[in-house]
Amino acid sequence: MATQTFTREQVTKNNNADSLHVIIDSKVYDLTDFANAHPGGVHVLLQLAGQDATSEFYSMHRHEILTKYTKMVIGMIQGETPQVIEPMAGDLCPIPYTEPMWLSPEFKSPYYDKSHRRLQKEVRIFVDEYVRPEALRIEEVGERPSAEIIKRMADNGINAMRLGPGRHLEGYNLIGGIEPRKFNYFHELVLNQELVRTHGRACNDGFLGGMVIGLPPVLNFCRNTVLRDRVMCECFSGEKSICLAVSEAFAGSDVAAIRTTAVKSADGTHYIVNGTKKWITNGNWADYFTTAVKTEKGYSMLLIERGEGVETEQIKTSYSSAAGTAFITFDNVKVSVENLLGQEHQGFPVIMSNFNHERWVMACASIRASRMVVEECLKWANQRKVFGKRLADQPVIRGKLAKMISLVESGQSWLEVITYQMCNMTYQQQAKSLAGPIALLKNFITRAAHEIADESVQVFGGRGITKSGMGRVIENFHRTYKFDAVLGGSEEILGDLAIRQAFKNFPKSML
Ligand code: HEM
Repeated sequence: MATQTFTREQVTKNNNADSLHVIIDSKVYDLTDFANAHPGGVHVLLQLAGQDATSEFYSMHRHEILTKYTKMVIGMIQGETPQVIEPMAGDLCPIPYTEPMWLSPEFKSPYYDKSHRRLQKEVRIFVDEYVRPEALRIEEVGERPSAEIIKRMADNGINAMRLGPGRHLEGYNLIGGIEPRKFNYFHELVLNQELVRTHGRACNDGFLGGMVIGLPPVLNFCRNTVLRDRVMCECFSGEKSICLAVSEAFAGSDVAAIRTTAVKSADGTHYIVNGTKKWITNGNWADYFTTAVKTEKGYSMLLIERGEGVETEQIKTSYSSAAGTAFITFDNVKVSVENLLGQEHQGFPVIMSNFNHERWVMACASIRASRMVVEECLKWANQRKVFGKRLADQPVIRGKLAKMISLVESGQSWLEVITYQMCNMTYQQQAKSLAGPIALLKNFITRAAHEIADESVQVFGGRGITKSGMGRVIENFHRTYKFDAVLGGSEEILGDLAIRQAFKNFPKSML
């Protein structure tokens, strides 16, 4: 950091292309060599040469830009101290409503103890330092996450923690020093909500989203324990990757319409699998495919390894290829009967068993992503000036902010109430009593995301539909929030499921 000091008077003399200085937040920047390369053009800089450009700078740029250009700082204005808070890795955002209530010092919560707070702190630092830079890179270039970041996650037990509480955590060192046996759904909620703070939607799925839904059927239903433990260890370590292959061109939410077949050999030792799968997250690079197939008398689940007859191809969707969304072809693939998950012809319970957890994970992530959009809007409304005032001084903008905040806070509160029930129920009880509430929760949260995406673009205007610069988080969210509304059961299917279940449990006496 430059230590030289200047008076404002001295800076005014550097007011042309040969010596172009500006003041931003009491720091003096020498933009002479940068001016011609400035993405906003040289003229705007010349118009402010020698002057205080703080207000103009912050109405056009994210603060993080300055952290990339510290070399241009040549000194400070005498007797002044910078006012803008420099965010550090792990920091909480001090702006109201930008963190869940339990993280604000003035509020209490019955759900979180010291271990949750410790976990939150450590995961946030981890995400700020390692995950976000990698996430932004892969979101942009459309690549799978690097082996280094997956290994780093593995070393912190994060990959195993993403499958929720259970015996699979035993023997792992968990970030935050959480004892494996004490890990509960609130720890998982914290992890999910921190990991999603990457400002990219596809990369979140790229970071082993396929494992979160593809591995549980193996852990819970693979009878060959040697195979089960091998696959589990390989996936948690990041050495191999797994995905869930259920949907097809013929079958999305309508799982029963699948056409991929598995025919058992005459000697009963293996199946021959033929068919296709579509929209499979992480499928493009997966080594294992937890696959729903049609067998002679029903549906079955098979763990298929990449090998002869398995072809995968990237599908271009509206989010980045970083998620590895694939079209998969199984062409006479030989699969051992040892790889059958659960009972033959009774695959439906296996397919369904993890849906609640998947939907709850998506709800955790989607509502946190919506909160980040609120954060962007609050900051922008504070720094952007139109018609001579801050955006926040316009009642119409305040109305939009109020609506977005209310949606986020309601979603988070409902999520926490449901998570509390999960902590006090067995997996079977959850399946029986929480399928409806979780379906409605996800439905509500993605409807809220729809409203938030729409309102936030209106707040940001042209920048909300521009991939780089101030509005990039908004643009990404608006382009990708539908993934949560469609994947893991569409809004319509989930609403219908919840109400059908409610009527199924309708007491007979209530006429
Ligand atoms: C340290 C000084 C500055 C640096 C390092 C800088 C850097 C940048 C960068 C990287 C962008 C690309 C867009 C983005 O990523 O947000 C940009 C855009 C822009 N800059 Fe600057 N800038 C500086 C000062 C200024 C000043 C003083 C103005 C005066 C108004 C200005 C006006 C603009 C404009 C108009 C754009 C286009 C942004 C848009 O339309 O959204 N910049 N600048």
